[in-house]
Amino acid sequence: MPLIETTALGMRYDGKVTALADLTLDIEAGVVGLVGVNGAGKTTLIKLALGLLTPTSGRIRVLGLDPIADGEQVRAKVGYMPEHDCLPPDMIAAEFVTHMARVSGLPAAAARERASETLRHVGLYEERYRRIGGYSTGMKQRVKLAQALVHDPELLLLDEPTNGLDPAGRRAMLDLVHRIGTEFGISVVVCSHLLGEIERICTSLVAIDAGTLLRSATLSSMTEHNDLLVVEIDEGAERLAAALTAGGLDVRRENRVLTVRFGEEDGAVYDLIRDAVADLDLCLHRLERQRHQVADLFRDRPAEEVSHV
Ligand SMILES: Nc1ncnc2c1ncn2[C@@H]1O[C@H](COP(=O)(O)OP(=O)(O)OP(=O)(O)O)[C@@H](O)[C@H]1O
Repeated sequence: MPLIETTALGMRYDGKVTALADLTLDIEAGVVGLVGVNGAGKTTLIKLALGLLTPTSGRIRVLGLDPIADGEQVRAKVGYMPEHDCLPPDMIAAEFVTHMARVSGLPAAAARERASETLRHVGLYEERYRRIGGYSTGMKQRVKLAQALVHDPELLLLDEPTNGLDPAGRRAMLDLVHRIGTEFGISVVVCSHLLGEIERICTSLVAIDAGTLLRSATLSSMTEHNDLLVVEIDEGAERLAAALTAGGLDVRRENRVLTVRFGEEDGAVYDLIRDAVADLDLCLHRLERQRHQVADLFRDRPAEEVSHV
């Protein structure tokens, strides 16, 4: 069952601002990056998934549930870490996270236990009896994460969890998110406007732009080899290109770099290139299969109507 499934989902604020338009996608289990520039519609999608907003058109299902009609079940199964600061400064962290566990339906003793455990997971165990108002930004982000995790959800929705953090804090937060996804087996949808930052922790990425789907795919499919060989030589690229073309290969040249198309089982192409380089007495710098770059695939891509992650 997809984590989140939308069909022709649309959201207009005040009948004027279109935040999402005709969005159809399936987000499957894993650590999923929801990427898009500021204003792309990420937060709106998360709020629709939580039942905090009602779609103006289309439909959305979360873990197979309708977030509006089945709101209570959705809240029991989903944890949410909002983007902006929303913590009570005068409460101590342990009390706050315990309170959030109670709100999610845990009995008092279990809520206290779970709160301590969760604060330990996010690295705040030693500091758990301090007032939240005295915490650093990184610690506040961890409290927000702890309250989202405390009721042991199936799905965690994190809205820009690295907001306001310095580079070391961002890395630490992303490592924590990755651990939650891999060690705890909780699926995570993590929103970010920084593709480069979250791609390393995600199993798949969904990119939205101006409320529409730009692309969605698994990371492995994005970074897999394609069917091009890259050949880089010191000088003589033009002669090498001519020799390889004469040998029947499909060759493109850009300055010192040639790209040669080849089939999956086409080991002979390597031999042809090696022999041509030797015959022409050239100096070979690089011979390797080309890999897709994730960022390239999100650049200038036509929208896909339906995509399965
Ligand atoms: N309550 C609201 N009323 C009117 N317009 C809104 C409201 N909330 C969001 N919008 C608009 O909807 C569009 C999508 O906003 P949204 O917050 O979902 O984007 P986002 O990708 O999460 O960006 P950010 O990371 O900056 O929050 C934007 O044009 C935004 O200005």
